[in-house]
Amino acid sequence: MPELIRLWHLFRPYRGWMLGGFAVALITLLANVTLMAISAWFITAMAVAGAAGVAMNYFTPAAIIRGSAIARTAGRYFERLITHEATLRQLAGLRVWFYRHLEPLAPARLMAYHSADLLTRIRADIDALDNLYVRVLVPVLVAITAGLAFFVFTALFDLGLALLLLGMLLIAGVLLPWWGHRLGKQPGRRIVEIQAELRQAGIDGTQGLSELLIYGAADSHARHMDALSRALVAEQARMSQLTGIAQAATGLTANLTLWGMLWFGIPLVHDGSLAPPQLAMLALFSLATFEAVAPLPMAFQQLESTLTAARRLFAIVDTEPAVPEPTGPTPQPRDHGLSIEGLRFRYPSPVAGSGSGGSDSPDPGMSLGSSSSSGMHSDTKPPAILDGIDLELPPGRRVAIVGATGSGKTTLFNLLLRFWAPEAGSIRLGGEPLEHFPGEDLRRRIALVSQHTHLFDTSIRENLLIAAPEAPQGLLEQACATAQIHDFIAELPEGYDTWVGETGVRLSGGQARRIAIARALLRDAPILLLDEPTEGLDAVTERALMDAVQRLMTGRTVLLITHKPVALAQMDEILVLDQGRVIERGTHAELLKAPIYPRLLGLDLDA
Ligand SMILES: Nc1ncnc2c1ncn2[C@@H]1O[C@H](COP(=O)(O)OP(=O)(O)OP(=O)(O)O)[C@@H](O)[C@H]1O
Repeated sequence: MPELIRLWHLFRPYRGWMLGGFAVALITLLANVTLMAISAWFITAMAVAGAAGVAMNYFTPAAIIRGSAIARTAGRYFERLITHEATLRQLAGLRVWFYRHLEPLAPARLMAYHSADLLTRIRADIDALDNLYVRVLVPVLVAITAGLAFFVFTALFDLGLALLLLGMLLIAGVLLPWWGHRLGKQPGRRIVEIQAELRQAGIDGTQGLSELLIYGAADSHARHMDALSRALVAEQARMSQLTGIAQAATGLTANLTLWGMLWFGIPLVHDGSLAPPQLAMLALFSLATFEAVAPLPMAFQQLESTLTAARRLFAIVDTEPAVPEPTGPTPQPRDHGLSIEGLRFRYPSPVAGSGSGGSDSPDPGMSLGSSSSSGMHSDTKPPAILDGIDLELPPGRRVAIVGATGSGKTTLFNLLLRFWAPEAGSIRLGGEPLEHFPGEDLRRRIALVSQHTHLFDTSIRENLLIAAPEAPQGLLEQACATAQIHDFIAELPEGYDTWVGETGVRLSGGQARRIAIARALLRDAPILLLDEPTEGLDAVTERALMDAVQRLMTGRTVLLITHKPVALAQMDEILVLDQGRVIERGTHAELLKAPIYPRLLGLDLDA
């Protein structure tokens, strides 16, 4: 179980709390067993002393009983407190650890995963690891330590009885958990997987509800969810059956031990090697000791669920980022010009089964992790999306990219943002290779306005502040005024505090796009990437937005993807892309005489 060793290392910062939880759990158990044993001894000793008419000291046992009772009660409280504290700290640490590993994988490596699957890993899989410490680690350590103490204590009276107790504790603490783990392995793994699939289907169904209704597919989706729910219930029923059998078997073993103690202990009382109160004490003591092993069958039965959750997390954490972070010092570019030479790139071929909800196998993360830097997965090479692109973009120059859908325009932006690494060729920023820049440093120098602006489910102000967290209100308003959205915001009853809704649903496409432009202005980056910023807007909005875009472009190095002649006429150079190659280049006026460019702009229709 290498996962357990890795988790143990991850839990290193919390070992103090974990040790504290173990110590208190052990003290609580020992207090409880002492209480039972001394009570049994005391009652019997009092009865024997009363029958014989002799006096006995009852102060000491009474004090031990009271002390044990108080220790047991207080112990239970502190055990909960400390073990929960340890667990919550572990989970909080794991979340940060997981998120740190997730970040460099976005967006290239995470494409293989469904967003619901990622959410499940971040939430449910990390939560499932709370089992490990509270339900597995503490009970196992307590059972081993206490079991040895119980054996030694019983052996002080009789070795045979001690061996009997040890044997029965081993049955309940080792044999039954092993059996539970074996039989619980498959349902445990399936439960985690089906739960993930169910969440994925639920999110897909909710997000695509309109489509399901329009195309009459709601029933079949409901049947799919129903089948998954039934499968989950069936696996959970198997687990519950196992739990019931294991609990009954533990109870039976404990009671058989009590009987065994009496069976073998009575002859010892007869031959005088054991006093009657000692037999009563050992009998009840042996029964109480099973509290140490009672949680183990259930813990091991659920161990597979916990390990499956851990494996799913490690699968992502072990994935190599598509573009490794440089280890050398951060380069200082001489300016913010871009130079692209012989750029070639292709996306990795899809992995069979990738993106399927809960399954680990085949695991998209693992497969991607073992891929080469170009991200290849199979022997058949997918077609090159960019093939031999050359482009000089000195500081302040504006270049437009034009091309049919799927010609590779957005892909070029993805390479400039270092989301993917080129297969061949180079990109330089201010004379320095792009791969020498740490991702964060590079992205500070580039602002992007894409077709699909993501707005977070928060206020307009917060959405703007992600570009410049320290920006004062005046600067926000100035950026919004330049982006021609300030007047609209000012007229809203809550102004900049207006909630934009999930993915900005309360704003129109044009308003969202203008907020994206204001964000880019606030970012104040010297390089600007614009991916069809006016796409899908009506003519009036488009004109207003183009004005905002013009202001944004002033003084910056710009790459603009667009098919709007008005915008193209103002660019220094235009590249026409076709299947990843530059097939025409020049100014708008020059290209109007070229064969492809006018067709792409729809300008040849009248001819
Ligand atoms: N993540 C990806 N994995 C695999 N293939 C991809 C991926 N993203 C894009 N592609 C493919 O790469 C090609 C170029 O896509 P790209 O988005 O760069 O085109 P585009 O020119 O920007 O198109 P559009 O104008 O429609 O946005 C397309 O054939 C697309 O299917």
